[in-house]
Amino acid sequence: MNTKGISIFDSTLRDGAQGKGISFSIEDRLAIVRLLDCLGIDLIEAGNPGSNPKELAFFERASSLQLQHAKLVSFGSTCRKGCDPREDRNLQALLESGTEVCVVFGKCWRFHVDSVLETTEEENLRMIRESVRWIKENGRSVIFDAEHFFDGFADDRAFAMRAVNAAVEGGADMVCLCDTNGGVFPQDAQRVVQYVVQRLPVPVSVHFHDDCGMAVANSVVSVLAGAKQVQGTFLGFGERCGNANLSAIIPNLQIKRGIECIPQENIGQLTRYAHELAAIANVEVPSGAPYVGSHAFAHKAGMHADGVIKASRSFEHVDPFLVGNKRRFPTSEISGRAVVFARVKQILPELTLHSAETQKILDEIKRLEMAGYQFEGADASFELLVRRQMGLYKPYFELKYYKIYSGAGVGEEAGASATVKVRVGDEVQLMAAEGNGPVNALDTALRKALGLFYPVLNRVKLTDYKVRVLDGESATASRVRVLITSTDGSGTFTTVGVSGDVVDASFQALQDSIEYLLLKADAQARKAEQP
Ligand SMILES: CC(=O)SCCNC(=O)CCNC(=O)[C@H](O)C(C)(C)COP(=O)(O)OP(=O)(O)OC[C@H]1O[C@@H](n2cnc3c(N)ncnc32)[C@H](O)[C@@H]1OP(=O)(O)O
Ligand SMILES: CC(=O)C(=O)O
Repeated sequence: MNTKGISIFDSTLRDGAQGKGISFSIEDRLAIVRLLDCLGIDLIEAGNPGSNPKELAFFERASSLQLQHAKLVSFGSTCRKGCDPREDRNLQALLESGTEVCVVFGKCWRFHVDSVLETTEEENLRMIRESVRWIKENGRSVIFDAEHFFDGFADDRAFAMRAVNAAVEGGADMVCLCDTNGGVFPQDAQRVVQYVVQRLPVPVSVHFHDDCGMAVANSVVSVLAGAKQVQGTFLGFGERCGNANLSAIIPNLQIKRGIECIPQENIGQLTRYAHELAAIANVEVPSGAPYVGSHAFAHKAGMHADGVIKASRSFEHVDPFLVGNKRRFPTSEISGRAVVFARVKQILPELTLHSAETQKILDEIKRLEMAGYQFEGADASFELLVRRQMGLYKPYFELKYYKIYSGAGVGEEAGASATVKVRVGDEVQLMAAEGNGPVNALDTALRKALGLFYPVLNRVKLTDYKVRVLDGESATASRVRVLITSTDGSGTFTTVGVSGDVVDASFQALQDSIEYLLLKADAQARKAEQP
């Protein structure tokens, strides 16, 4: 526990790795330990050494890490029924892991003792007491994870309390009350934690699963009820619906309640750490994640955006800057002038909120969104739209035509080919290319043709291609929206196209991506020429 009285215990590498689709290599695990240590997490449950040799090998590697703040923790069950702890392989592995702190978990619900362990209460109490004592005798600190404590308490309070008291008798330094099935509600969590805190002579920790979407709330009320430690996973990864999400719990406690969880200077880095951890796990931070998601401070509704622009507190519970996030104003058909203006003035600083041009741009956005376009994420198409509406845009090329040939083939000959004819100034260029599909062939032919005039295009790569059917009920007559994300190595940008023909929608998005890149390259060149 840290000196502030509340410690944060991260189980991303243990309970988080029990989440479906989550898998960490040894290098990933080491990177996560370093990251959580830098963030100022107190305890990192890094694995279950009794599970398999890979887990034990990880602890050996991790022992050479020079951690600034955190302690590593190993996790395992009590001894098996009828077994002497000194002979138990899981407990042996806990000791071999070499961690100063060990978590030992044991059963606290009579139903589990009867139906899963298939043993007596006396034997369960012995397993808990003797296992904890054995680990303590080997000089380690022990947190006893009271598995199914809340369900056990609701079912038979005295039984559940005898189980945690057995851990205390064995010498446990802390008892962690677990909502293993994730079904507890906040009022019950608060009441039960308060009851246990008043009766146990050791500090109480809590561990909630998110099966009812209550894990963050349960953790917060437990701390208010006297818990001295919260267990969770930094991005909420975990078995089934996940574990209590520390990236929400930490700012809730620290910013809203003044209870320090991590060093104050790191709270402003929370968003960056969340995204770095997600990148290691090869997932995206959910856009709607509280505090750290990219939509956490995105104001799409016109009236909200207007309010936030006038006074950010009007629609924000905290300043995004406090957690290192930022305010966003996605543009869409439900935008009003204020939000369009906030973006337009970055492109055309001379416009005003009430100018006729601002309204004209807004009307055009609404018309196009009605037709299926989506400018919310398509930043580059948005900028081109503004410039086109203002008559400030001269296209870099003119398409004469494109033709696609696709058909059956074998091996490398399968796929598609495309020809494009474009005009740049007075010159006309015809170009052909093959691709693994019609859009790929068209993209390649277009870039090859235009690359002769604009070599900067050789730096561009498509990084994402999304197709969405807009009116599914029309089956093959549906319109589609294509969103393309491209990069020129220095940044990414997204463009949009809509049509009844997927190749045509893709062409529109490709055309915008090329036009936008050329516009950007021209602006950079002009800037470089300035004295
Ligand atoms: C709530 C939690 O998240 S607890 C953590 C759960 N995590 C995991 O299970 C992941 C890692 N687990 C593993 O690698 C394996 O399950 C191992 C190596 C630990 C054990 O493997 P095995 O010995 O093959 O047993 P298995 O996985 O089938 O587990 C069932 C056994 O564990 C026993 N067991 C379950 N919980 C406990 C407990 N709290 N204390 C003691 N024994 C327990 C069961 O009674 C059963 O024993 P039995 O076969 O004598 O009836
Ligand atoms: C120990 C643990 O992970 C649980 O009970 O959920």
